Amino acid sequence: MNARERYGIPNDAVITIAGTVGVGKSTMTQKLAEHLQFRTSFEKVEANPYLDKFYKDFEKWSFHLQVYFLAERFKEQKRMFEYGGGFIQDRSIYEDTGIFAKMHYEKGTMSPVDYETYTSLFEAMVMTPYFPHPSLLVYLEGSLDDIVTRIQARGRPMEQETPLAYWEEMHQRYENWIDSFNACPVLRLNINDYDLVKNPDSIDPILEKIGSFIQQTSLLKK
Ligand SMILES: Nc1ncnc2c1ncn2[C@@H]1O[C@H](COP(=O)(O)OP(=O)(O)O)[C@@H](O)[C@H]1O
Ligand SMILES: Nc1ncnc2c1ncn2[C@H]1C[C@H](O)[C@@H](COP(=O)(O)O)O1
Repeated sequence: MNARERYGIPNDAVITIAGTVGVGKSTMTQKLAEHLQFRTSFEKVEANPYLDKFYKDFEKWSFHLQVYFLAERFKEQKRMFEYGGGFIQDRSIYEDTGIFAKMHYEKGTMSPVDYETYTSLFEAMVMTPYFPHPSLLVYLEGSLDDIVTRIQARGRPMEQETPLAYWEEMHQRYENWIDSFNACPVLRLNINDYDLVKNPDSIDPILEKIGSFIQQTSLLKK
């Protein structure tokens, strides 16, 4: 019996992993996909033509970067749909607007007109009955200190050079955002409750939780 059968996870599930920068989404995406033999959809950080410039000058590049991310995630959404699901996705499309674009607009590093253009594009593309929402959003949470330690250890210079206040603001926004998120079912995991790096077996209880959560939410839909 494979892991999908063992934990009752449907072959066409799309599980998206959400959480602030550095919390462990990519690591979780990789491990879940390996165990479930699902395809992955990763953010391609190195190939992003705006990210480095954005960290150097938020005001100048915020809009370009958001449009780029939206296009990339939408293409990925299409790819997942064309395969008929069976994916683990590293970061949801909802975080782009609910966290990043909103934060830059409210902090004054994205102009009102750019924000309005971006939001109307996002709504036209995503907030429609034709857009398939994920089966489940797994939300990773942890303390700001632990997350900043991971960002520093990972060592992307653009992130290491970014002031702590940026990560603090984002951390707070994520907590507020997830409390009111309702586009799909949410399973919250605290990063202190597992360690996929030192203890690979800590994935088993997570798979079990995902399976029973998906089953419960699909029963509720019936
Ligand atoms: N459970 C864990 N314990 C310790 N370090 C971890 C764990 N999961 C991820 N990391 C490390 O934290 C850093 C950020 O993880 P990553 O998966 O890239 O986060 P994200 O995709 O959310 O930005 C990486 O250096 C990764 O190796
Ligand atoms: N929508 C976004 N706006 C600004 N920056 C973003 C957005 N989505 C991702 N990012 C940044 C944050 C990190 O520096 C990299 C990769 O994210 P990670 O959480 O490490 O996977 O892209």
